Amino acid sequence: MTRWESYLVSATRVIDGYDGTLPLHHFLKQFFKQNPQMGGRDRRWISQLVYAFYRMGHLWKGIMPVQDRILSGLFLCETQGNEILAAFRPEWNEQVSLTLPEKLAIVSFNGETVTPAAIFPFADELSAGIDAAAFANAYFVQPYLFIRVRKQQQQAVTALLQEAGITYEWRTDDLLALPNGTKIETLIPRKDWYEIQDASSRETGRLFKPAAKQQWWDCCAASGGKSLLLLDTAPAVRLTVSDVRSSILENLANRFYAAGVQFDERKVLDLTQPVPKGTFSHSGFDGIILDAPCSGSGTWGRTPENLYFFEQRRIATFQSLQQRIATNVAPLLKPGGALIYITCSVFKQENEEVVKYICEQTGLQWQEGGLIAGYENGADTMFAARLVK
Ligand SMILES: C[S@@+](CC[C@H](N)C(=O)[O-])C[C@H]1O[C@@H](n2cnc3c(N)ncnc32)[C@H](O)[C@@H]1O
Repeated sequence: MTRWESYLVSATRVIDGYDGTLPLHHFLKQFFKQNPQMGGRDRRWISQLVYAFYRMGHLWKGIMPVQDRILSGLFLCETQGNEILAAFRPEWNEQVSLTLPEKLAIVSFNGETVTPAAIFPFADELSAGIDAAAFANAYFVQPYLFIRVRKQQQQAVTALLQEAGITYEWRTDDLLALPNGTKIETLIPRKDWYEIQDASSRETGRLFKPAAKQQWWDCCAASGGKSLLLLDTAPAVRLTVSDVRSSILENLANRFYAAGVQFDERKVLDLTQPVPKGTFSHSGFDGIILDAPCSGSGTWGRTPENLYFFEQRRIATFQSLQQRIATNVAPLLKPGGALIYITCSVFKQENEEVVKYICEQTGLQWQEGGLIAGYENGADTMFAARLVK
């Protein structure tokens, strides 16, 4: 068997054994641990082939043979020729640098050509403003790695990237787009110089508009991406953080320590339940960030396995969770305060429909914000709305 044949066989073994329960990168890690004879190059190739398969989304899912699907995905995702295509689809290898629409017209199966609805079959569920075809086709383009660089360190970071010969693009004065897979931790050893943060996630911060000394609450804080963004914009804000998972708040504490910033209060709270009186040391908040648990469908360009395994009925479960959390936190807003409702979902049921529900149930008003169409520029797609009391 040639090296290239054995890569295809290994990728097929991974795909056959994977049921979507674990994140794909964890599953691959386990697979490589069980196959220590595979070196770095083998691992890179096999991972690339497996991801190419999942980037096809629901296209001919379950009917196209796995190896054909891998090769079709590889042809659509790559822009330069490579040994695998040269070995198994030499005619495609010649055409690999065509535009994506040109390549989509070439790939076919059983006489059918590619349609966006076959890749992403949930188009009817999309939030207003999403171009379903452009969104589906974006699955074949790997999103960038974005880092938000702290103000005083922008020159130093640029110098390190130039020295290492990494291509980079400043998208705003503090946001850098880098090729996916850039080993940023090794390139920039100082953890307090930057945060890994997607461009759309950075964009949500424009709705915060905090004032010094205000009391804010990041109520689904996870490891603190939005909290750090808030404190970098307004260091004098008094911040409470909470999450249902205490372990993730440990990660947040470590991240805050590395960044040299502090929160006021930390709580483990299940916000599907009303917040008990006396939970906080003060009476209410000027701002609440609700970065809600969601389908994550706006980030599936990074984790295409989630698109492959997604079942539409799960959207309603997320919606009801979001509604419960929002109606439990809204009463803790001070008059004039703002609730920033955020998801990384592309589904209207989790986005505008939840915002309408919050407004109806709590009397808050949708002041500004909405869809952040990251798929247009190599970023995640998110939704962020500022609601005021
Ligand atoms: C989208 S993540 C938040 C990401 C975070 N804000 C950031 O920027 O890194 C949603 C968080 O909601 C938390 N969560 C889920 N169910 C919850 C509940 N019932 N009450 C409180 N938090 C919950 C999850 O543990 C998860 O950390």
